[in-house]
Amino acid sequence: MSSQDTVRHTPLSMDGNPTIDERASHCFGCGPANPQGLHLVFSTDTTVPEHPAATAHLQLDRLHEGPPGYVHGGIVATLLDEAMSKLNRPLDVLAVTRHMEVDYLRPVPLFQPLVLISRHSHRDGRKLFHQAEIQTTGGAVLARGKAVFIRLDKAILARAGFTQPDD
Ligand SMILES: CCCCCCCCCCCC(=O)SCCNC(=O)CCNC(=O)[C@H](O)C(C)(C)COP(=O)(O)OP(=O)(O)OC[C@H]1O[C@@H](n2cnc3c(N)ncnc32)[C@H](O)[C@@H]1OP(=O)(O)O
Repeated sequence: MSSQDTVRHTPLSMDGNPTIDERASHCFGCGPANPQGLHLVFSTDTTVPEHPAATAHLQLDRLHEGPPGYVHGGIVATLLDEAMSKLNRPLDVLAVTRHMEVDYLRPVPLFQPLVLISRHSHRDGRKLFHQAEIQTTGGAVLARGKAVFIRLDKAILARAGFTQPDD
């Protein structure tokens, strides 16, 4: 019988002072240790430091199917959310999604290479405004997302054993 794996998600897991990457190793979007995760790998572009961008190349299969032959809408949202979350590190901020909008423009195909791109738009205090797209390799936009991420305050982070990098 299997037991629930909660190791990375409890205060006790702070023993040994794991890094944030170690604690996020089971993230469904990018965690390398999640056997059922998407294992997305992003590269970030900070050429324009005030508008960092992130890009991942991916291809999905039957596990992620919604309509026959196409990616499930919830997975589409997950991809966009994950891509936008990757903008927080180059901005030196720990933040979570507060609000997200998704435009499902075209069905997103399974079994074909896709490009996931995000870019930081602007900041208003603790609110970070990000955008993301899922594109074909030819540049056709299949889905588009916009989100508000909230920079976490000290009290929330302290409970998880972290401080903001920019504090
Ligand atoms: C250890 C960590 C590692 C961090 C590691 C992060 C891993 C990321 C993983 C991928 C990303 C995710 O899926 S993250 C997981 C999904 N997200 C979550 O679970 C977050 C759940 N929500 C929360 O916990 C809470 O809402 C907080 C902490 C984010 C904020 O709570 P709060 O302080 O009470 O504030 P709240 O009233 O909710 O509103 C925040 C601000 O957003 C504004 N706001 C709300 N909707 C909108 C909107 N449509 N457009 C503009 N602004 C909006 C409000 O007006 C307000 O502005 P103003 O009054 O400030 O002006």
